[in-house]
Amino acid sequence: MRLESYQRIEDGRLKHSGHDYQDIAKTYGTPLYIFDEASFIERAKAYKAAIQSDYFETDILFASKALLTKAIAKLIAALDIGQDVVSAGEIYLGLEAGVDPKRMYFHGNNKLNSELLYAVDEGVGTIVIDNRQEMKRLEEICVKKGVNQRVLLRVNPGVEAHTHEYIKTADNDSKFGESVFDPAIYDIVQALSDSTHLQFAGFHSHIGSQIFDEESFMKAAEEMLAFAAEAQERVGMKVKEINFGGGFGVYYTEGDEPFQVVDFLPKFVERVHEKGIELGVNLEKVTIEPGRSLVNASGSTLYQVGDLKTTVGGKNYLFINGGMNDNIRPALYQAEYEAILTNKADQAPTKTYTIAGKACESGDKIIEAIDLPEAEPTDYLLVNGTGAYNFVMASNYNSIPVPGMIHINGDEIRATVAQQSFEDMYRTHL
Ligand SMILES: Cc1ncc(COP(=O)(O)O)c(C=O)c1O
Ligand SMILES: N[C@@H](CCCC[NH3+])C(=O)O
Repeated sequence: MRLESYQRIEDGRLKHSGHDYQDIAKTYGTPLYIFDEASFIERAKAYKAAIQSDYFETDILFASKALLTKAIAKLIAALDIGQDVVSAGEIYLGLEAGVDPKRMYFHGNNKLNSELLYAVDEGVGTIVIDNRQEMKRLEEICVKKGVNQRVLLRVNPGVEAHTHEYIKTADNDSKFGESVFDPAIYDIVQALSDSTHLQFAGFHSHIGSQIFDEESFMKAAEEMLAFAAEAQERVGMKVKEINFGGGFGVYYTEGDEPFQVVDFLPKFVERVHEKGIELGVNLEKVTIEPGRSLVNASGSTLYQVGDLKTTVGGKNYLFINGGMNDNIRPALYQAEYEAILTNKADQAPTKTYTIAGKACESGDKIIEAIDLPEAEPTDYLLVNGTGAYNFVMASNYNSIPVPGMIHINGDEIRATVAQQSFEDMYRTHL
């Protein structure tokens, strides 16, 4: 397994900032989500600095769908970055943790009326309108309340990005946004521009997730600017902001070669500026909303090894005390991960294992094939790269509680999410 900067092997055991994973397991139990706060803070600050520009105001909006706990939301507030939210629940937790609602961007298709009302009432700064019906629903709400709401329109630039079918978001048949190729698109823009209660500031696009080529982002930005120029021309409005979405790819396994976001952002900002000048689009604000790339490498999941079994077909199963409940991504997207036996960290691999969970589902596997040293029950297995879309996608299938989470910041460890109890799981049952 490729180690992160905060991981070292000492005396044959893997440690996180000097903390032995075995001691962590004994204190906090397993399965356990572990989040390296120090590397997250460093990355968020580096992103913020890298997108700074003299040409326009910029903001990093953390796509909190990737990882949201009260502790994470408090960090967002402290780091002075914005929050991309996609439900009333995400708004609620952000507010609870002290995130400034003005720094929130509310996304999503089919936002419920109750959610739009909640967002307007709580002063969410920008609502990203997903489609024409939502525009009408939001306008009615704002008229009724007599408020003026800042909005962007999500459009689909139709840029093909190479990623898994299920996490693509910008092709012509996408459920998200309105297509720039729709003949009615400028009527929608006109209606927004004419609206008395929607303060139309510009556009949003997001081309997909786990994207490795810088050029897709550059191309999408150019398409968006060209569309903005056309909209300005046809509708006679000024496009003040474009939010270019998230989607930067990260390392999971060998062969994944992500680009350095901090090196990319200054080039991106420059390209947006130059193309903007060429097309006559003088943006006042440029925003991006990375999720995965900000948190994934800071997260890992610690399990204990249970039974081991070799099938008659010759497959060596290593069962862990978690699985698809805490990490649905392999089952859902054929996602791949790396792992290590933390207490045998310097031993050479001798066997190929299939890491499987304990749920009643044959697809409940975390890793299809991995070479490890001879494993024994009670060993500890650590899976890296689980910071994004693991905890937030956890389920109670088979009435298995969602694991707890700890944050590590150098010498300091603190529990930030308690493991769910059976009472928590069934608290709402009448
Ligand atoms: C609108 C929007 N913004 C931001 C993100 C975050 O994407 P990622 O976690 O890949 O950076 C997503 C998820 O794909 C999204 O749909
Ligand atoms: N949940 C997905 C990404 C969805 C991106 C949000 N639009 C994943 O785990 O990769």
